[in-house]
Amino acid sequence: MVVAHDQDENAYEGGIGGDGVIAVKKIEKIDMSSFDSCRKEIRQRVWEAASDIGFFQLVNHLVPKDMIAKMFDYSEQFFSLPMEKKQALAYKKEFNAGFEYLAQIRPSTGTPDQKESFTMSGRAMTRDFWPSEDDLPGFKEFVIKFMRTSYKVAKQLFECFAESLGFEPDFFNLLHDLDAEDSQIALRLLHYHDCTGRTFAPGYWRAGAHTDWDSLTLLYQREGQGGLEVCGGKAALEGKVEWSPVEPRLGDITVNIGDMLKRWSDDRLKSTWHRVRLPREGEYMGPRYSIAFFTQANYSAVIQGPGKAYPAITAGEFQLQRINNSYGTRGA
Ligand SMILES: O=C(O)CCC(=O)C(=O)O
Ligand SMILES: [Fe+2]
Repeated sequence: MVVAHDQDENAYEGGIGGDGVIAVKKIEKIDMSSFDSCRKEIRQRVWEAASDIGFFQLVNHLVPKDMIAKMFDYSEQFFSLPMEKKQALAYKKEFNAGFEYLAQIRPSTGTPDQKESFTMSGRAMTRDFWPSEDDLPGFKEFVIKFMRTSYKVAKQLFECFAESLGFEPDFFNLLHDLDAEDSQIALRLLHYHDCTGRTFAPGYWRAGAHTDWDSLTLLYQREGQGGLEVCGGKAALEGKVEWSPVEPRLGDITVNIGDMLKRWSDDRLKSTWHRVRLPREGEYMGPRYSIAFFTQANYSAVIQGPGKAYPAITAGEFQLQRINNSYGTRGA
């Protein structure tokens, strides 16, 4: 029997912001091309990677490489818009959507992430929360297509996790529904600024150490724009703060487990700590772009595993708590 506890991810996030030590661990690459015919093997590999380090990478999946490249092009165009046009789409906590600039302060570090980001949420998809067609022709249509294609991959993984945890195969898919009225699934474009000629005081990060508050994150990155490090697996459970770099490659999808799936699995899956460090002298100092597809459960979904390791909470309430903690008073 699982002992009930009310672990608070927000409080937990306070203690892990230091440098730690680097220990290179292998991040598994899982080939998704034969998902239908080799589902059992893939499900097994996904479970092993997810319950060990909590991070893995997908190759030969359903999102074409040229589609990812085009999403990055649009992202660069978005961030090149004048600041007042981006600020007109300022982040709204209640929708987890919009633009923020140096506004996200992780409890682990207390310093603002050195980045700007634009989040488009499933719920805001129907609202007027987009750059204009004149500024970015075709952007909205393409983002929706990109979200739908990413969602197909997320659904395959959710089926794997549902089966491994003894739920019906569509259990998580119904609870993470991109088309639901109260969907909270979100796509976030991230732009970490050019660091050429700049120096930062200790304690500053491109993204401070954190866990994601969703169920699964699908992350797209580009070659040469590294810096993502993860602290997970058995070492972390034993209290060792060891960070492993994640090699970025255009076309691969890096997947990690978030807090919601951790709760639904009664801690059998861990939400993995990760961060993005600033470049060091002698490294590539230019800008870094990444794209994250966050699968939060529907607003009204009640998060609780069969063992009731955590008190029941709606995904809407849970997300709002995590947002308030992550943006402090500076959030829009
Ligand atoms: O940019 C990255 O590589 C990671 C971003 C991230 O962890 C996040 O936005 O939650
Ligand atoms: Fe993250």
